[in-house]
Amino acid sequence: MKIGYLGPQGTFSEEASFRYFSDATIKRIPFPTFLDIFEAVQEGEIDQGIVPIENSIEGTVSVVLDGLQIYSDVFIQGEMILDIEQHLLVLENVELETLKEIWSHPQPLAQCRNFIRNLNVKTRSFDSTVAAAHELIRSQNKSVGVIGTSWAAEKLRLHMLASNIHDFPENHTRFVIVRKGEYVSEDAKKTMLLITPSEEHPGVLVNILNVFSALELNLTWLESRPTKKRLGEYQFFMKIEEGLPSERMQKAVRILALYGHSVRVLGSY
Ligand SMILES: O=C(O)C(=O)C[C@]1(C(=O)O)C=C[C@@H](O)C=C1
Repeated sequence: MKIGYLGPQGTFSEEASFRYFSDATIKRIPFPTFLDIFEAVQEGEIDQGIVPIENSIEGTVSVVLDGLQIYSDVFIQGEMILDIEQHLLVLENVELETLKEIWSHPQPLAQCRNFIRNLNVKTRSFDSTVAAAHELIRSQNKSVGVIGTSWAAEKLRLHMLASNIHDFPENHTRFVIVRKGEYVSEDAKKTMLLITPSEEHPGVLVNILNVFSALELNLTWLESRPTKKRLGEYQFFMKIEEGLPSERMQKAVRILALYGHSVRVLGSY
């Protein structure tokens, strides 16, 4: 089985793939961006992909929601939570005072925003933490620090100038496992939905939320993304702590459809 992850080797995404897929026959394939993973899943080039969807400090990884919006044959078949530790990596003999720039993926840059602000340096975004580390090694730039994993420090022989630099002690990222084709597990405990309201009118979100509340369905995640058609028009991503096969969930989906809302089941696992 082929699994796609955000490469190159040594990213948090690769670590998540090792935690979730323990089978030794799994072939892990690195991709440069999250949307490349979605595309490869949709094209059938890989069987599954693992992508981060939200972080406890920085919140939603919006490009992953866009992937779910755009690639309509791609569904969620599971999730896992990874503890995240961010470290400051530099070349040999570099001091904190000499740093002028910090490089990383946008998510780690945001998870360490206060730390970076105190350094009074510029930031530069890369496709992944490890892509930033490779560029540091290539450029041999002693005024640059990279935020990344302890794997990168060890394997790429970078010096760890500061450890656990994320702004809040609790730092966890939720990853979802995506595949081609609808996925509803019989003993599912969670459901992810993408709801497009029938039309914009006052109270439309309350109308949707009331359906879940009336059926005592526990909503644990709600995120809105623009439809990208008109300013102020949104779609809602929701996570419900109940499997789709349950009577209550079936009822909720039926009622939402009766109200004219479009409901796409992104997966139930
Ligand atoms: O750059 C990496 O190492 C990644 O795997 C990406 C990523 C992310 O996009 O959120 C994954 C988990 C962490 O939250 C930080 C970075």
